[in-house]
Amino acid sequence: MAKHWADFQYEIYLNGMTGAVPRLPTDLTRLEELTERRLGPGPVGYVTGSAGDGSTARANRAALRRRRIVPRMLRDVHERDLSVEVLGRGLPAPLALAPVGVLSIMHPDAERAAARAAAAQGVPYVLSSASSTPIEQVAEAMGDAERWFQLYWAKDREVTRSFLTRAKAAGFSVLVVTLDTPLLAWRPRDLDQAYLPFLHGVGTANYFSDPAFRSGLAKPVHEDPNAAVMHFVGMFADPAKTWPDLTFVRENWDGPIVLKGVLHPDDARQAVDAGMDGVVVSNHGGRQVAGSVAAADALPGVVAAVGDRLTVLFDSGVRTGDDVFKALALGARAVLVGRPYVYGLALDGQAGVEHVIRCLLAELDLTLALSGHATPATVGPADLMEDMAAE
Ligand SMILES: Cc1cc2nc3c(=O)[nH]c(=O)nc-3n(C[C@H](O)[C@H](O)[C@H](O)COP(=O)(O)O)c2cc1C
Ligand SMILES: CCCCCCC(=O)C(=O)O
Repeated sequence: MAKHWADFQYEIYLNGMTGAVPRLPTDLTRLEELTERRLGPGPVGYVTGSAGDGSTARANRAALRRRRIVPRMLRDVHERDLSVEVLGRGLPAPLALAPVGVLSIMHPDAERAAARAAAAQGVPYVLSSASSTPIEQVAEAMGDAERWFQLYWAKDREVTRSFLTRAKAAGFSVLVVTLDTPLLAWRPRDLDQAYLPFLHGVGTANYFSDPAFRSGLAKPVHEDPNAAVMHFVGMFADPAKTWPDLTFVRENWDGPIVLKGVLHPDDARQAVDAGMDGVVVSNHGGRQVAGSVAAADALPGVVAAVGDRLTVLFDSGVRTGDDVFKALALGARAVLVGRPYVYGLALDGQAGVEHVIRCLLAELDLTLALSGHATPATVGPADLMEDMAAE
């Protein structure tokens, strides 16, 4: 029998018999406010903030909330199985931790803690190339757990090649290439404080550990750290890239490649033509194009455009188990979660990230069961209706 994630519910109640209650709220939408109180203004603005006036991030939430589940009754759901196959991998549930850079500004254990939490719960961890911990050290913390690598496509091909080689050697199996950040967006919460972690030398350790990156420096990092940081800023992404450039990535990665940040059906079709394996329908959690379409509103169009030719993943705005259910119903194969696990990390390290994963999956398990589904496979558009008046 597959694991019932919902058992976490009774584990909590039983622990309560000895007076223990969860250290963090089980309504994950409350974590942001707690994090606002815990972290300093720079880091908190960076993680909670988004592009422009924040309307894209709000639209992400609204697009999920507007869709309401229509539960079905009297279907046998006593044995449930949340496992799914994604890109040829069997996952215990349709969830992965999204790539988030610079985790050292949230918690000293940074990416290692997030990766260990994902490994402990069996969900894939997507390591950001802008991580504050070198690739190899994160891999070591994870044992043989499922790990994916996110690429910011550096201007210098040798740096990109070096990252891909290191990630492959460290056992990362799926490559996630982020397309929506060729430039950093207009982010008022960071601008008003003149705070970007990378310019304070924080979070660049993965680049600094890279031999190809270091070979481009006139002096060693410790002799001129500012020059090294500026070299990173100039290198991290390249707004000149076009679709044919993906050939280079394809030639240098022999596992599945997923393009992150796809919202337009025609871009999804181009991903098929470019020989890609999947896309993440995402607007970067509302952090890039201010005023962009909500990710959940873009999802059905992308799914319709590519059918079974690509694996469609989803992120941006997921905060609850029912949000995951809704993304599955709109056609996503699995969901990536971003800020909620970062808040868990900021508030309680590895345990906080595990708490977030367990809450999301327990709530998803219950939402499935209470809506008449024993597996994600049976969930579809007919399970949803739109309520334009929903708060
Ligand atoms: C602080 C922060 C840093 C991020 N860093 C990266 C990154 O390095 N690479 C990347 O592809 N996406 C990055 N993202 C975007 C996430 O992968 C993901 O798309 C987004 O957080 C999903 O939205 P959500 O936070 O509403 O769940 C970052 C997001 C946040 C909040
Ligand atoms: C100048 C480097 C910016 C890296 C962007 C990290 C990210 O994806 C985000 O902040 O969002």
